[in-house]
Amino acid sequence: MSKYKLFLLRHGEGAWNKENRFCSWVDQKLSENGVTEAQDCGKLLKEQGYKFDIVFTSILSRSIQTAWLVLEAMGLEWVPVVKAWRLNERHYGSLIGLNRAEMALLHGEEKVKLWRRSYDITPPVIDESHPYYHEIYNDRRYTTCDVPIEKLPRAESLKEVLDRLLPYWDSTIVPEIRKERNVLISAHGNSCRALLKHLEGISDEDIASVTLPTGIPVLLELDENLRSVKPRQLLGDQAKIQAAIKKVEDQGKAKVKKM
Ligand SMILES: O=C(OP(=O)(O)O)[C@H](O)COP(=O)(O)O
Repeated sequence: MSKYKLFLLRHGEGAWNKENRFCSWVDQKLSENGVTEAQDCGKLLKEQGYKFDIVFTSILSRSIQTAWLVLEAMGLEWVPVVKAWRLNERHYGSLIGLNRAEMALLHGEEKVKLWRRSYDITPPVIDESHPYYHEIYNDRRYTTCDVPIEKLPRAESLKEVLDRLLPYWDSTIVPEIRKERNVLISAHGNSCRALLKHLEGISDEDIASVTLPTGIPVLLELDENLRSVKPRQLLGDQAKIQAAIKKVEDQGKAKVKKM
């Protein structure tokens, strides 16, 4: 029986979503379109009568900015926004910054699909020679985490995302849900997929075909044990949502650059 409702949200489009680059722990702001997506998401939730008591985000700006825009559109600016690195996007290791279509040309679409969607394959780790290494690990936000910087990930599989996210889910988010607070988690494609896998009991194989578009609220209905009891609902125009999912899936296709 459905006891609790929970919303997951992949932030609105960021600059690197648009450029088809693995963004991950690089802190990109929302694109103009991403701002509109977040505002539209807030308007839709308000129209449908939903309210939030608390919002959880990662410590990456695109998820925080999305939460703010959603709350503003709902007239709920006063609602607390709680941030944690454990909701950050999956750490894509040395793939960070690279263009998916170019990677597909170089390594093949199958390899890119494995990197993006397999459950337990960790991409190559980022090291100090990587162009974004220092930008990430010299960022002051990572001195505020509950693990020291040197222990933070250098690359993660989806399984490793779930391993670092679950303790936070159990210790911090679940108690709010059990208090019957209306919770929104504004996070990322893969941190939301990892949580979905856990809540819906999706197999290691089947999670590969779960894709989340940006800026679309995902409604989950959970039972007493915080397990999903109904198919997830992606709210909004279903044709547009399907087209947006296909667009994300197609990001891993090899495209020859126009001369
Ligand atoms: O930063 C990312 O996700 P986000 O836009 O949800 O934060 C990743 O680059 C998503 O890449 P993917 O769709 O290839 O897993």
